[in-house]
Amino acid sequence: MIKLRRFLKGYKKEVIIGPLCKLFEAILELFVPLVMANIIDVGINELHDTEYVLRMGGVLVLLAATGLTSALFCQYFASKASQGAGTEIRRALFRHINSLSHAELDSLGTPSLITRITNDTNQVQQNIAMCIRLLTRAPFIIIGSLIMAMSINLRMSLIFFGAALLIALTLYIVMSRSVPLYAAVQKKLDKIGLISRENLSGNRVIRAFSKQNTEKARVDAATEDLTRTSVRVSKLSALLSPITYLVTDCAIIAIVWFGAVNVNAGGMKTGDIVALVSYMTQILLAMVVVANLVILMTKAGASAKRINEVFETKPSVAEINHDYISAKENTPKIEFRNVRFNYSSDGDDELSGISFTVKNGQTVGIIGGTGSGKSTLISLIPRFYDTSDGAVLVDGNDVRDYPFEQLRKKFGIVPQQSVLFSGTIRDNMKWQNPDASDEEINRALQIAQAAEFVDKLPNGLDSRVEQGGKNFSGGQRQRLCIARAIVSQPEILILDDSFSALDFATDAALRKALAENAKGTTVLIVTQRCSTIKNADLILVLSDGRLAGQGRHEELFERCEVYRDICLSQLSETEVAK
Ligand SMILES: Nc1ncnc2c1ncn2[C@@H]1O[C@H](COP(=O)(O)OP(=O)(O)OP(=O)(O)O)[C@@H](O)[C@H]1O
Repeated sequence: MIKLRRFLKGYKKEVIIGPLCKLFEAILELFVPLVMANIIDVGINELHDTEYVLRMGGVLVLLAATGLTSALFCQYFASKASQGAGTEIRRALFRHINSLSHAELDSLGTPSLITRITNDTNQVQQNIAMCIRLLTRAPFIIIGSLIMAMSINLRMSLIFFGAALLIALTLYIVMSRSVPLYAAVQKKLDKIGLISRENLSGNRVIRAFSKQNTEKARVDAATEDLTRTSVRVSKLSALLSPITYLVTDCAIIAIVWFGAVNVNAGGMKTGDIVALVSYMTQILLAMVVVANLVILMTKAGASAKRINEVFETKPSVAEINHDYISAKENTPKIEFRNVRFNYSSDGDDELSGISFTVKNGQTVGIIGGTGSGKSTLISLIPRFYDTSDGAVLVDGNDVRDYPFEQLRKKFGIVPQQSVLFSGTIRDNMKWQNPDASDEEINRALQIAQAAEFVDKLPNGLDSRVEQGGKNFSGGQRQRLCIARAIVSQPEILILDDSFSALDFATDAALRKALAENAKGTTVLIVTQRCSTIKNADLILVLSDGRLAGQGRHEELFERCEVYRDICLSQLSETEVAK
């Protein structure tokens, strides 16, 4: 929690004044038993004076009203500081997560990140509010009640110390056992988040494979696991109340018993007993508050640790240079120099010994079996990952020397999975260039062969896109994603298996339109289809993370066995030669 205190910087006033208001309320509360004792001893027993009793009653009402006003102020400051800090933590987390590279996002995991932004931040936020309201008040009430009890009768106050010690011991034993379980509960919540996410997003696949029962069993197992741990924690916490009440009740009996003996002996007044019982009750309530506060702080501590884990995760792909650099003349558009890459340093290389150059405006086809490293290779060009060895150059400069914005602006990327965002088609088309005109958008839609179905929609560019684009077919989504990438006329267009959901005629029409309309653009097409890249200026053939061959179709068909096998598995000899 301490590490997150920076988010309270803007709320110093609230953090100081809030607890002070609560302290003021606590001081007033400590006077209540004294006034009550006075009513009994002076107003009733000594003076038999109704007016005195009413006056003192008025003092009680005044104390209560002032205390309530003070508590309301504290509540206001606590809410302001906690909501404000929570909002800033969420914003900072979101900013930081966006600065992380794909490697860190992969290892932290989306469901866990969502739980950290939502549930964990809420926990911390709630803890801030409760600490402002109760962290100073509860100990103050406990210590204040003990002092007040001592001031009434020093010997009787020993009962208070004994009871307070016993309750503190109970708290310690219960907490030391339940605290580790809270961290486990958070982890199990993460797991449920992961399963729920998979189930909701993969809902259609689950139904198609009739896997509802298996998935239900998986959800049941995860929720039962969470329930078991939560019940264990609750059982431990539930012990707190009966034990503390038992100790307090015993202490109250002792106070009444010894108090009565003292009153009979003339050493104490009846009102003192009432005041002592009242202080004992205040101690009990404050102890229960401390117990709840410790539970809350434990949970918040576990949540804060998970939030800090995200903040402490440094992006492995960091921006080294923030100044724009200019393109070097007479250099290839893209160059790979003996590139080696692996996702984790202790695993096998996903790519090794990759060297090739691509000239400006060329169309490059990247082909190979599944898992051969095609997507990995292209993800190194916009620097989604850094190479483990060797260098990737764009316009003659190492990609690591570019500011992120300058580098990424060069690209139009169509990822393997077509991702659209909720909004209108126009909103989605303006992702890279918010100033894109309708004319530019329509041109991109035409090249991507998407204009035919967009024009038929009643609202055209203003048609709604549901979350993930699920109101469009797979092929339509792909074409919209391609259009989005070409609206801003990027220098380099990367199409990662982006024609997979298109029929052969649309695939061919799209490539023809691209060749005619995007002449200066360097196009990289990752595909499994030989026909898609047959006419490319350069074809890279990948096999097990290595370059099995590079060149044009005819020469590769002659020389490269892997390429020939791929082509012949898809096309006849005549089609290959066409
Ligand atoms: N984020 C990741 N973390 C760890 N390993 C990964 C990751 N992405 C891919 N890999 C591994 O890297 C290898 C190459 O994967 P890649 O996605 O580049 O292949 P591909 O040729 O594009 O396959 P496909 O044609 O099936 O999309 C595979 O063995 C895969 O398991």
